[in-house]
Amino acid sequence: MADFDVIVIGAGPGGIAAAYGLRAKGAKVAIVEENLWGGTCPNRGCDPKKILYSSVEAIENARFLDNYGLTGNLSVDWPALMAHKREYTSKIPSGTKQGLDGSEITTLYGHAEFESNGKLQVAGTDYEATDYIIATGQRPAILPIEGKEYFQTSTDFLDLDALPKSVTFVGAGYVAFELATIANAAGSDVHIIHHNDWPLKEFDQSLVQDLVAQMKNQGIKFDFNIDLQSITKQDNQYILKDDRDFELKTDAVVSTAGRIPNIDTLGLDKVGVGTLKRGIQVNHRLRTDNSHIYALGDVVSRVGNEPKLTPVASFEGRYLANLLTSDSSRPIDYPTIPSVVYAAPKIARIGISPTIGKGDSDDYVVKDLDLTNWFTYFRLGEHVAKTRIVLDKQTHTIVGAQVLSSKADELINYLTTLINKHETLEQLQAEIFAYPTVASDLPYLF
Ligand SMILES: Cc1cc2nc3c(=O)[nH]c(=O)nc-3n(C[C@H](O)[C@H](O)[C@H](O)COP(=O)(O)OP(=O)(O)OC[C@H]3O[C@@H](n4cnc5c(N)ncnc54)[C@H](O)[C@@H]3O)c2cc1C
Ligand SMILES: NC(=O)c1ccc[n+]([C@@H]2O[C@H](COP(=O)([O-])OP(=O)(O)OC[C@H]3O[C@@H](n4cnc5c(N)ncnc54)[C@H](O)[C@@H]3O)[C@@H](O)[C@H]2O)c1
Repeated sequence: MADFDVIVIGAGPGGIAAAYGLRAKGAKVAIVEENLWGGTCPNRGCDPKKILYSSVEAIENARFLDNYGLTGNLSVDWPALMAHKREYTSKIPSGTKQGLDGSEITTLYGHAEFESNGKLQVAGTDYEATDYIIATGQRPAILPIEGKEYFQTSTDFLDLDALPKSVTFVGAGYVAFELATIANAAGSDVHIIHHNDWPLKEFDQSLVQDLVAQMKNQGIKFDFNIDLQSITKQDNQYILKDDRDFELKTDAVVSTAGRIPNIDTLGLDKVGVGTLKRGIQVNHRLRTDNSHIYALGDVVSRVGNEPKLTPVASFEGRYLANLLTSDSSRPIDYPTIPSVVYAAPKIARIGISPTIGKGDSDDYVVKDLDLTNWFTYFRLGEHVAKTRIVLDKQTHTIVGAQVLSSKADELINYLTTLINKHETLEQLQAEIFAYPTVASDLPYLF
């Protein structure tokens, strides 16, 4: 007799969703965590980032109205802001564990590793389950250059006691844009260094250029086409150099060049689980090469390359809970997934990209709109607000969108519903939205 029906390895949003879903169906479940209960998102990712970002939003909104009668200068008291963040994060691990214990999910603390006999060892004890779910997430990649020991990570930045006078982010993806926006609004002198001139590569580059221009106006410096080679320490500062004539002095340097899946110390070779560059190899049912081992969340190399985000990990957790407790063997079927970068302004995307839309003009039409003078944005004094909407020519439904504005997170969620429900303009016009709001703008985007 196995000790459990299912053991879940990793208590982040994905593993937790799976554990609760399995328990609700009556399964005997254990979940293993080696670090903070709750995982990346609430402890060192989405949530602490968005708490620090609250100040950015407030300062931005006030700055927009500078010329329209709002007076006075706002500034960030970093220790007080950090205390606000810690008030939230300090309760996450204990609250998460209490919730699991209270639902009769067995919690095991320690590093989990498979053994050659197929069992799972945690803190020196062997456990056996009918099925296993690997949900171990990712960790920040540290660029392998001379002086790499001086790099800090997003985890360090989100818990800094004091904000450095200057900070440099190396790599220009989601994490760099978001943390740079926070550091800059809080008063630091910020640089972003990138090895090419293609930042935020998943996003429409014409809108990314608008975003970069706005960030430059706010004082953030971009150093593109710089292949960083070394970091040396001089007194309390760091000197960053490439192999040509680039040199920059900074008080802190953060590696924001991507994240790597936590697969190296799980003993996967002992149980025949294969991996790819982006993580654990799975099929359309999230099953690995071993028929009793599944994987979900950030640690997975997804068949369709869906983005590595919290709601995607939770979606997979709920899918696996159902798969393992019912007769259903249907493959996972993802809806179209939005993503947002919380910079100032925000940039968001979903579905078919305008670039593809433009190329394939038989099927799609791309509608570019400058919304800066629309009432929603004019009222706020916003500097730039734009959308690029991709419409299916035949059905005249929205199939893709990219948005740049302070309301991009709200708008992209409305567009997500329209896309996933294949709503037409006529169906949308059958509804009445509160006016004037982001939602009441929707019919004019078609
Ligand atoms: C700075 C930052 C900001 C982000 N912002 C957003 C955002 O705004 N929106 C969004 O949707 N996503 C965001 N993300 C991504 C989001 O955090 C992840 O997609 C999400 O946490 C993935 O969940 P997961 O359950 O797959 O993995 P994780 O949350 O990483 O959880 C995995 C858990 O497994 C544990 N573990 C690993 N190995 C073992 C082992 N061998 N034994 C036991 N336990 C183990 C880890 O300690 C960890 O707790 C952000 C990420 C970062 C870094
Ligand atoms: N708002 C959100 O939803 C959010 C926020 C943060 C993170 N995330 C998730 O976390 C993931 C990781 O984010 P990230 O920003 O760490 O990675 P990323 O993949 O978004 O960006 C990494 C960047 O580093 C660059 N890079 C790679 N090698 C480099 C080198 N040698 N020198 C300089 N630059 C280099 C890449 O070209 C890329 O632009 C995201 O893809 C996303 O899934 C989501």
